[in-house]
Amino acid sequence: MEERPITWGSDQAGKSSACQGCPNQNICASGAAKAPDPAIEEIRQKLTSVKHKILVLSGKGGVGKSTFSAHLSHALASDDSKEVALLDVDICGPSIPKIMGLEGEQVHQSGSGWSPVYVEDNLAVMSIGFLLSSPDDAVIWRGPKKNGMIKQFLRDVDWGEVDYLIVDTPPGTSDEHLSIVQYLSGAGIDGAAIITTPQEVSLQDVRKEIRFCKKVKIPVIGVIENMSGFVCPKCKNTSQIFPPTTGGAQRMCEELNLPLLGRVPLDPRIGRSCDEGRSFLTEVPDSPAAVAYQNIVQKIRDYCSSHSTPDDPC
Ligand SMILES: Nc1ncnc2c1ncn2[C@@H]1O[C@H](COP(=O)(O)OP(=O)(O)OP(=O)(O)O)[C@@H](O)[C@H]1O
Ligand code: SF4
Repeated sequence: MEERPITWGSDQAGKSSACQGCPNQNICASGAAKAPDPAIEEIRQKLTSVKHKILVLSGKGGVGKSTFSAHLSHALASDDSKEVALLDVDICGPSIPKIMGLEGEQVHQSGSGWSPVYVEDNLAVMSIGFLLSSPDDAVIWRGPKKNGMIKQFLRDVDWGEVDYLIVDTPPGTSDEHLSIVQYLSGAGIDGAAIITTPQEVSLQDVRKEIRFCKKVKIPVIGVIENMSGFVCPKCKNTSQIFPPTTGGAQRMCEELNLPLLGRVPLDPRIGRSCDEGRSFLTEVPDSPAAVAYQNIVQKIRDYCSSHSTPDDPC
């Protein structure tokens, strides 16, 4: 079959036969071949017990997206009255099991589906990392297989009643993003939190991510500038590690009329806590980075409580 690039929103009328089997058919802006996958309805029903669904996105890899997803989950779950679920759909590079201190854990099957792994009574986690025999195993899958795994995660995991489902995604706008948007199109996504570093190379990719959100009609909750300066633990002075682009995320948010949710400074203790599978928020709660995380999480809570989940974006 002739290969052609996927073009969002372009006029590609008459190509419906080429669309057969494409995981993006129901979100594709071309309007061709919109045969909905029955799993979308199953997922919608399954997730009626989940109040808020938040995607964590980044344009670039390594900017701190999984670290943010983990700390967002920890912070939300620090309220015992809230049930929180964290889903890692970074199929090829799952780092959530390590960051959450769950390496070596396994998923179990029960009558009502796959049981997630619990960090605490009110914080459940699911990741492909739990299905690998070793954390060093490589997952080398093409799009349809990743798509199938994401479908299973959404349809077969027994989350129970959940206030917040946080979805940690891989960097960029790849198969995993298209699948998650497709399968959650019935259940509704509250919005996306987008992580960047202050560097222009990261901001450039974030602009693409924001365009992706617009195309697939996911509201952007706001942008988080991570690794934003370094606060010296001794003198408390802030050094800009990426000085040429200081304020870059702020400017980008002003241009695009999006909220800058906050700036999280570099703090080497974050890496240490993550490597040891512990929450930095409880390890060093008074640090500038922990305070920044908490302020950002509060804005996300406020967003969710004032936000009603949209209907099917298509
Ligand atoms: N504010 C910060 N200060 C210091 N280190 C940080 C900070 N945020 C994240 N890190 C560290 O940066 C590294 C990359 O973070 P993380 O794995 O969360 O990035 P990511 O965007 O999810 O990457 P990937 O693209 O691989 O999914 C990790 O070692 C993490 O501990
Ligand atoms: S369904 Fe949409 S995304 Fe998929 S091939 Fe057709 S036009 Fe492209």
